[in-house]
Amino acid sequence: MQLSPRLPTRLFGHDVRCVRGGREVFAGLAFEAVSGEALAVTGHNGAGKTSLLRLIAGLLLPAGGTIVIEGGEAELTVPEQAHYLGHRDALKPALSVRENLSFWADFLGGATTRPTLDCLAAVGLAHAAELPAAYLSAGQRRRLSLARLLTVPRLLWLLDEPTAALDIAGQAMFAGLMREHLAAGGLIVAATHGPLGIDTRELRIGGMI
Ligand SMILES: Nc1ncnc2c1ncn2[C@@H]1O[C@H](COP(=O)(O)OP(=O)(O)OP(=O)(O)O)[C@@H](O)[C@H]1O
Repeated sequence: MQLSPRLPTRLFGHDVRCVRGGREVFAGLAFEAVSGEALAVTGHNGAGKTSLLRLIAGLLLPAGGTIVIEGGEAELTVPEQAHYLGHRDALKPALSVRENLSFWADFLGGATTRPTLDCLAAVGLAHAAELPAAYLSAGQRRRLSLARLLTVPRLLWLLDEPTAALDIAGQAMFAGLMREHLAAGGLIVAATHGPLGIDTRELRIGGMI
């Protein structure tokens, strides 16, 4: 699956400053990733990894600096070209697994390229398609969240501890999906405390404590 005819693309941040609750979290941050690359954002608890992902996703406003995608869909903003997967799985417990994914496909703009059941199969959840999401285990909830990445193709995956709760097989499965995304010209920025199972460049924030 090729994501855009205008690849290669480049995500970059220049002199980015983040303030939360009146306190500076980081300043002067620079980063860059080109299509096919994954950036692993590392740093101690509270360093600002989640905050950086939320800045790129447009869920927080930077106190300074710029975050830009060059060569993507020129008419779209960075957040419009990104999937953001936070700590929480953002599922509706009363809806079935399949209905949850259909909801997300509609919410994300509907331009699906893969049938819902195919996406569920890719994350190992086809057998649970008609179960209420409330019945899922933590790892299954995470797998369902990851299926969102596949329903509507977007250039940039912003992932906050994406492998949390995944078993070994789940981590390997997701590493394969990330590799496919990168091979198709995608970009990944992932906050992580551990290895993701793919080649990454490291962006360490907050220094050592
Ligand atoms: N809503 C908020 N209001 C004020 N301060 C906040 C808010 N959310 C986070 N912070 C602060 O911003 C700083 C960075 O938090 P953030 O969640 O980005 O860190 P992190 O590197 O992702 O941490 P962890 O490794 O624990 O997930 C922390 O000091 C935190 O207390």
